[in-house]
Amino acid sequence: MTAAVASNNTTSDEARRAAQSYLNNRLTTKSDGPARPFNVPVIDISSTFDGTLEDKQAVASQIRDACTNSGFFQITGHNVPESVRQGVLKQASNFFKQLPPAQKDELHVKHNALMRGWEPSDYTYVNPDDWATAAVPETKEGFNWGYEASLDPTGGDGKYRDLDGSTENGNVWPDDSAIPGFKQDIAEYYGQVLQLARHLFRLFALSLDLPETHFDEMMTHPGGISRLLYYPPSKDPKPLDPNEADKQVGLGSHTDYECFTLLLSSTTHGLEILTPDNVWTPATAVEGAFIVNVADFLMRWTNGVYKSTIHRVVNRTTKERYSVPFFFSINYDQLVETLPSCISDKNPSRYPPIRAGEYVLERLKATVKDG
Ligand SMILES: O=C(O)CCC(=O)C(=O)O
Ligand SMILES: [Fe+2]
Repeated sequence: MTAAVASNNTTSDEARRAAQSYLNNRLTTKSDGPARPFNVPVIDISSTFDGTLEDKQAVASQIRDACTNSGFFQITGHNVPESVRQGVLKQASNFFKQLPPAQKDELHVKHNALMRGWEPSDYTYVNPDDWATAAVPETKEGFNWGYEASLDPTGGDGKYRDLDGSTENGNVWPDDSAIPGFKQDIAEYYGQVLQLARHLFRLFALSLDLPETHFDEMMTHPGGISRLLYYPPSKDPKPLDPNEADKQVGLGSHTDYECFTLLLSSTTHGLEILTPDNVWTPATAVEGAFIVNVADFLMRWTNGVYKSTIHRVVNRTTKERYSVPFFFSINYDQLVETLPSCISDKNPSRYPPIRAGEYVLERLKATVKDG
């Protein structure tokens, strides 16, 4: 492997600290008045696939409203078939239920510098501060993989660089004989959400008053980590109580790291989001929708204009929950500076330039003990 991207420790430290401080400020700041009612907006994007520029701008304007407010919305009319969505959820259940422990262990993320593979529940805290404060491990279990040209319906541009600048992707896969059809169903799903994410990012460009194609050359071999997640049934199901800290948390309070996340989940509820008034509320997707949330790299890129969303998962039911987030980044070797349209006298650029992959790797490393 060749390390093509030199890492800059000062910038990485700054990036990690800025993200943690945003999270902690939001978690500890309570709004003065009563919390306003909050719903995750539903945006139908069907008109953007073969519509006019005006059609796309109308949707982009709804995206902008959501991103400057909570950073959360859900999309319908996305064209990812039900069979493909069910296929990947089925494979999530197959992976966690059918793969023998010894085979899971061979895929353990501890063997992989880029955190690809099987992640047992107690190996990471998504919020690094939880290493010092949480009483018990998160209940989630995961399987992570990232972009490969062979998973990209465009075939890629042959110039892929992984998080650390290496030319090879670090993916590991279970033996297909142990879980028949696993890689095929994953590839089908991944290809569809990757193309959907590219399409959405064009709408994001419009939403930022940029030409529709502004980001195109930055997503020719984009970073896109995806994961299968399993949350066991709760042993002590309790409704959300805003005044009591939850002990058994599936995934702690956190922001995502990349540009945005496309989230698919099984019908078992569990996702909870921190509203703009900093109160926790359950986030239930409408039938067939993807939840979309702005993540930290886009917040940084837009100089804080688009809000990275704080969320967590608590399975408060006696049923299993599965989910499949897809974290869309741009080409990991792309150096990114604050978007000029997001800089003003009142809001001068707050962040130094950083490469997309360097940023995400720094954040991932922080989730491991002493990482
Ligand atoms: O499982 C979910 O619904 C959300 C997962 C998530 O937030 C994450 O993996 O970052
Ligand atoms: Fe997340």
